[in-house]
Amino acid sequence: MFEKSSWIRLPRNVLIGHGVLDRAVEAIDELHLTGRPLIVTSPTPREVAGDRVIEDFGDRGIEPAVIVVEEASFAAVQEVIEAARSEEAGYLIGIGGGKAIDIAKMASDEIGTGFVSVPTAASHDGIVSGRGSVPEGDTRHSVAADPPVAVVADTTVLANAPWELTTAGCADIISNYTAVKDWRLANRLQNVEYSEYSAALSEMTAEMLVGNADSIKRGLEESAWIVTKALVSSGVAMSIAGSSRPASGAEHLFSHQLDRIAPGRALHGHQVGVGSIMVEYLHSGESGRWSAIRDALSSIEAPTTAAELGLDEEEVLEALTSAHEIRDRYTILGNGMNERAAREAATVTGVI
Ligand SMILES: NC(=O)c1ccc[n+]([C@@H]2O[C@H](COP(=O)([O-])OP(=O)(O)OC[C@H]3O[C@@H](n4cnc5c(N)ncnc54)[C@H](O)[C@@H]3O)[C@@H](O)[C@H]2O)c1
Ligand SMILES: O=P(O)(O)OC[C@@H](O)CO
Ligand SMILES: [Zn+2]
Repeated sequence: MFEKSSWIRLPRNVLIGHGVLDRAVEAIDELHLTGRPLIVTSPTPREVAGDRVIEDFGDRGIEPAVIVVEEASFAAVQEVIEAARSEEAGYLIGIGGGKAIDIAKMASDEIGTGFVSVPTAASHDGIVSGRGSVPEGDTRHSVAADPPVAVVADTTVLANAPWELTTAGCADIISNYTAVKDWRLANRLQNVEYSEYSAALSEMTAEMLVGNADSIKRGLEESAWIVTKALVSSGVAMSIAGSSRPASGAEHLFSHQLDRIAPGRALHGHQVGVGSIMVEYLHSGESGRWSAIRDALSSIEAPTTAAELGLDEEEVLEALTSAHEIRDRYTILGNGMNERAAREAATVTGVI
């Protein structure tokens, strides 16, 4: 008997391009959301985009509530939930990098309101996904949440963000190669639920980004366009899968461990990129495609070594050997790597 079913949640309005921030309020208005908006942002994103959105609401006679957050934590999510309740917010707008957007996403999910994503950095694929990612103690929660009802990604703002944030977004997409390999492996070995459509979309997104690498250059607004479209596509792959599996495998486990071992040292996307070089080596061996991943990262000026991430050898080895413990996600790491194997993988690939 056929008993399968799936529920794919996607954003309704996705605006990407030059100057679209000026149309943010129009895009929100179209959704017929009710009540007062609560803007969740952090200091710089407020300056580069938040104040303009607040002003545009003001021109329509609406005064949004605003909360400025500094870190991604469950405490920050709770603070936003309380602000939303006390301000009687009808919906939330996350304006910023991954942290502000994750907090807005998770708070709105908890209180059952819609949420609009206004990324100010094309730094990773959480800008459009239905997942929130927050560390807690020794573990990392990738929490299911509703995806944004709308995404407004202004390439003028994104192109003016520090270049590293854009290369981090590229690296997050390039890591889809190894994430999909891990997903297929987990499906074969552990019957993990798998979607060929989602996997194909995720891989194609990485292919297209690498194929356009020549147009991804500092100072070019087109770069922000290419990367943001890829981030949206990767987010859609996660929505189809109903999990972050198409975009998060062992390279993400490595990065999540680094967030604990060396917090704030490097950007999420840069860490997963370097992780992806080593994870590809584990999948395909010394003559495998790890060097193609490394070259793709180099070509867009993303880090490929521990030193470029600001890490020492020991930190990389600790993250590699403990990555399998951070979350219940089967990958090529299996029950874990010993230190000798970790050192070999990191050395052969030139990461250390
Ligand atoms: N939900 C998901 O699926 C998902 C995916 C990947 C990462 N994440 C989470 O996102 C966070 C990482 O996101 P991030 O790399 O964007 O870091 P971030 O949100 O900390 O932003 C990095 C810095 O860039 C600044 N910034 C943002 N836009 C700017 C601009 N236009 N000009 C100048 N500065 C700007 C921010 O203020 C911040 O200081 C982590 O908490 C990670 O766990 C979530
Ligand atoms: O579920 P996680 O591992 O947080 O991954 C989400 C996102 O970073 C994938 O690119
Ligand atoms: Zn990621």
